[in-house]
Amino acid sequence: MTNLASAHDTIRAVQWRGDHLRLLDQRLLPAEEKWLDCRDYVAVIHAIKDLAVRGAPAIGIAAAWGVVLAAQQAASMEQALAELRAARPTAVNLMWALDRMKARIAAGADTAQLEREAQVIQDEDLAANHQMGELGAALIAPGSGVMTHCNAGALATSGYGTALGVIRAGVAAGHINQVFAGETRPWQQGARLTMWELVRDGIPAQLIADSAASHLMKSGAVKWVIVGADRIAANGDTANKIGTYQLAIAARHHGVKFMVVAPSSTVDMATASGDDIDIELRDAAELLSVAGRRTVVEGAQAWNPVFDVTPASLIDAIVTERGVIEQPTLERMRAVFAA
Ligand SMILES: CSC[C@H]1O[C@H](OP(=O)(O)O)[C@H](O)[C@@H]1O
Repeated sequence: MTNLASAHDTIRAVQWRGDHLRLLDQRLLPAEEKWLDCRDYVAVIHAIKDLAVRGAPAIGIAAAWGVVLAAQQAASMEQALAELRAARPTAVNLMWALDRMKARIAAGADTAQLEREAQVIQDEDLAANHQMGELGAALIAPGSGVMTHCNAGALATSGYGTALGVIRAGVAAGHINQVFAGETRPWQQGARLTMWELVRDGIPAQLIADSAASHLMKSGAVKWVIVGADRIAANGDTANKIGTYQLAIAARHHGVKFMVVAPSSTVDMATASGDDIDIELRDAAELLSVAGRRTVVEGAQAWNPVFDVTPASLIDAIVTERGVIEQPTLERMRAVFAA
């Protein structure tokens, strides 16, 4: 267990090794810390599709390294870019990272230059997380309790985290004295991943059932709900893990503030509103079983959207590395992210 002083030395779940990409397999945490070595871009696609690597920024970073692997393999770059882009539909960081790599290829970049670009993308994300941590923590009154949903931590990024970056910075600054993490069914990113990160950092945290969130807010124990994002539309509507929308509704009802923390690579000014965001539907089997054990009668059906959209009107602050957008609107988003 690390102490708080070293909390910034968080896990690096995406590691470039010169001729392969090393990924901490998030399907196995917390039971097993097992690494996956991707030696070609197709392996990276499978890792993204199967959630071995997940989290909007981490997906973009892994895809950028997938492009480098494609170049090293002398694969068709057009085909590699297209197949990587199709790995998952909602997190715009995937498309943003691939567009950056595509632009370098169009400019004639060789493999070494593509490798440098992927490293810049990864390094920029880590710097952004630390900047957002400070900006978000400053919004939180000392001695506050907060809750978070899913995993927007070091595992979902280059390290440190977005929502968990604010929580790490807030705890270190004495602004946050209690963290509640929602389990986040069905894939349990909160129970399996966020709790693993917070316990490793020695941060006081309690797991709650997703269904306990409104009851917790009613108790007055939390002042902020702090979440990550997968795609923020031009008007501030935000796609994030399924269950985020109902947390925002409950937060507004109980006078709890709602914070979205995401780097500018998650902002999509080309998408007008949340109505236009493609919400990923995953295999019903993920809902019909827990830890690989079926929990629902054979023959039962399930509907498994894994993201939802929180309207900007329910968001009190969007924290990015470029600054904080309070009470987000199209005009306020444009002031920071010129269309
Ligand atoms: C810091 S972005 C994390 C974001 O990604 C998660 O989705 P998934 O685990 O399916 O990749 C979730 O929406 C988190 O908020």
